[in-house]
Amino acid sequence: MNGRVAAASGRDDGRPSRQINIVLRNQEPPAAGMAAGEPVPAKNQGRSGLFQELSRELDALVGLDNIKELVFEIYALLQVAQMRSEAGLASGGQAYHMVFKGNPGTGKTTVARIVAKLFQRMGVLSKGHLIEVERADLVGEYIGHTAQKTRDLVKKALGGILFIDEAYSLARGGDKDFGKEAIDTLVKSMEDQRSQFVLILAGYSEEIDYFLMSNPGLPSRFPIQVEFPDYTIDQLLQIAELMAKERDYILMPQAILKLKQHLLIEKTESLHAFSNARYVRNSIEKAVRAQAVRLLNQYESTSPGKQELMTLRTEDFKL
Ligand SMILES: Nc1ncnc2c1ncn2[C@@H]1O[C@H](COP(=O)(O)OP(=O)(O)OP(=O)(O)O)[C@@H](O)[C@H]1O
Repeated sequence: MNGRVAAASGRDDGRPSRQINIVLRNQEPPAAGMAAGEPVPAKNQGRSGLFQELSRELDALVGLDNIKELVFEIYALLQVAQMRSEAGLASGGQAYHMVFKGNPGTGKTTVARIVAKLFQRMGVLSKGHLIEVERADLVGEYIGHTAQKTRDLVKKALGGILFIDEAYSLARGGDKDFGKEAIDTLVKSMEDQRSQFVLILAGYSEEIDYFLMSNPGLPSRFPIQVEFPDYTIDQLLQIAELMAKERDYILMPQAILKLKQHLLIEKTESLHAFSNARYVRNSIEKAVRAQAVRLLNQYESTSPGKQELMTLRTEDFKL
């Protein structure tokens, strides 16, 4: 990232419009009275460390350029807020509740975890943990039960992020459904426990849009809305290689080709239900199991060599 930060949504259409340069403070020319080469104050080293850690975590994710820009925009905002506060200027007061729209397996939870850590390290959230819930965790079975369940989960999320997957399902049954009670309780908590937790609503793009449209009080409470696009086949293959590498495996070229052909079919045929990077993860884990069985059968009395232990072959992908 080299100290450069892109503004995520300077345009109304949400597309990146400009690049802003965030020069890390320890890269600045020496301040008056400070000689070149003089050690950087510890506080600034901390900032630089966080920036590098954040860059590393985001760079490890394939694609997601708009999301990476957004995370750095938040980072920049928090840095400047801190500097403004140190300069005695008004800072803070910004709401960070977010909507993550996208199909399954597009990285929403992964990014939410990174954001939680960023907020914790920048002092916005005290703990930086992530509580991931869905409708069944929030909605109860009788009047009053839902409000209690929802309040309990908000309590658990205090100091961190409450991440609601398939959030639109809360509006599934209309006004008579207990989901409505959960939404009302969440809205109240967002006011009562303002700045003590961040709420992220996640789910399929169209359903989330419909959900927000049918609850007019909601959209303005979520100033940050991001799209997680489906991965291209090339990105899915990059993710596959990355996942294999993380586990100390190598994919043979023919195995990559087989996976590619399979992903092409899966992606076009399963449409809505195709679970992107999660599908790839499951395929790799399945191949790892198949390889283990193959190796045990193949090497009855000896042990396979290191290279063989690492290699996933075409026949391991029983797709
Ligand atoms: N861009 C990426 N690069 C590498 N790995 C990724 C990427 N996106 C997702 N993954 C991996 O894919 C898996 C699923 O991702 P994640 O759980 O974040 O998706 P999700 O959008 O939250 O899915 P769901 O909506 O179904 O909960 C995780 O193992 C994650 O690490």
